[in-house]
Amino acid sequence: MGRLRFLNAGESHGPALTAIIEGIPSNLKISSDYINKELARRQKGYGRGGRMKIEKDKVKILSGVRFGYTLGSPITLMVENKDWENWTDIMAIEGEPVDKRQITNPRPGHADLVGGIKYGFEDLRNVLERASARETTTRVAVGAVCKQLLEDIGIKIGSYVVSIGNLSIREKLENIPLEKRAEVAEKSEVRIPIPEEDEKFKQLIDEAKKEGESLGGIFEVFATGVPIGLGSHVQWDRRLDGRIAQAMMSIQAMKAVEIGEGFGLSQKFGSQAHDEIFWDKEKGFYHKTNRAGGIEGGITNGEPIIVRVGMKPIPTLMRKKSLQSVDIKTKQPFDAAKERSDVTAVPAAAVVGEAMLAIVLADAILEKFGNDNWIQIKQRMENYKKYVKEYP
Ligand SMILES: Cc1cc2nc3c(=O)[nH]c(=O)nc-3n(C[C@H](O)[C@H](O)[C@H](O)COP(=O)(O)O)c2cc1C
Ligand SMILES: C=C(O[C@@H]1CC(C(=O)O)=C[C@@H](OP(=O)(O)O)[C@H]1O)C(=O)O
Repeated sequence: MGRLRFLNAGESHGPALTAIIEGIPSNLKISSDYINKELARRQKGYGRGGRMKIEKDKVKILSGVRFGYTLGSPITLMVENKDWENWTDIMAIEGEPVDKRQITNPRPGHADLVGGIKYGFEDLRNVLERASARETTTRVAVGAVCKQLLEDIGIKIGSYVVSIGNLSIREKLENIPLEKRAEVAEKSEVRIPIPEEDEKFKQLIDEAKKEGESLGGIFEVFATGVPIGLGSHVQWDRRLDGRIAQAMMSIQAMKAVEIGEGFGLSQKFGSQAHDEIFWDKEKGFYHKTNRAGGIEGGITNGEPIIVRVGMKPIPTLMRKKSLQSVDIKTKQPFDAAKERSDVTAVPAAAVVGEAMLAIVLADAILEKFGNDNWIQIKQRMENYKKYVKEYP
């Protein structure tokens, strides 16, 4: 919506994934080590399949950065697919197919059938290669650039898993401060912030795997240190809550987004639902509760942004009897295709959610404070902080 844009490209089993980011200002310190740490976080999480043992995602910065600082020019990021060398026949860029196998039995819940009809393919691999969430690798790389921008002005983003399948720790989270939740989650294999629950979650995932089943779940993403005034109430597509919801929904398999207490708010009386306003000489305007999740009228209110995202179960099932499907050529009933697959990817999706929130917030910062030279942008932010303190 604002000034920051990115496009990414690449097939899941093609040679590489790339992204071009336009709109990152000049003079921002960027490190590939930071990006690589984020890429490694996305690869972790209990329940992932064989592919994550093959890949060791590392970024190559190909443009827009010199001696560790951004130039204000487009930044190109590339991550190679290690698996590519096992797919050079099936995924050849040119020539005739050597391996004539085709995928003709679409998986319910994946893009196979609808994509095949829409784009006119007989081989559904032509769809699944790009529908695959392998694509989220470069989103995390772009998000890592945005996180470095945000951290330089004190905005921090984190996430953790709240539930997998019907196993939830939502009620138990309340007394653990946000940052602590993320910190503890980092050490848990399932990325849940309650270590005592780790084994229960792993057991559930193991059972699902044994049955050839898959699982979805819920993760929470948050941002702290966000100034008042990002986003706007004046036009539908400038509302920050709407922009965040779109960013989260754009992640493969996400089916629900809540900001703050979300659906829970709809069941409360008004007196119990809204966050009362207080003022203090030191803090300025503040709230003692954060049911709104940091956004009112499409504008940030200075409290942490809290987003909860619901992911459906992974569509590929490894059960002997998979889901009913129909062969697109013979029209005969068929078991849906079985490919190597994750059992659950909620922990990885949470890291992708962080990247998407970072991208939306970096965009909103540049929209409000300018977008060419990071040094001047930061000065404008300092002046703005003084203004907010002295308001009106
Ligand atoms: C991190 C991540 C990993 C995923 N891994 C798999 C997988 O191994 N197998 C699979 O069938 N779907 C997987 N998915 C989900 C599919 O990509 C997704 O369901 C599909 O693209 C259809 O899109 P939709 O669910 O948004 O309709 C994964 C999603 C994410 C976010
Ligand atoms: C490769 C990644 O996730 C993939 C997402 C995915 C899907 O259908 O979305 C299917 C699987 O791919 P493959 O068939 O190669 O095992 C996952 O491994 C990744 O996250 O890097």
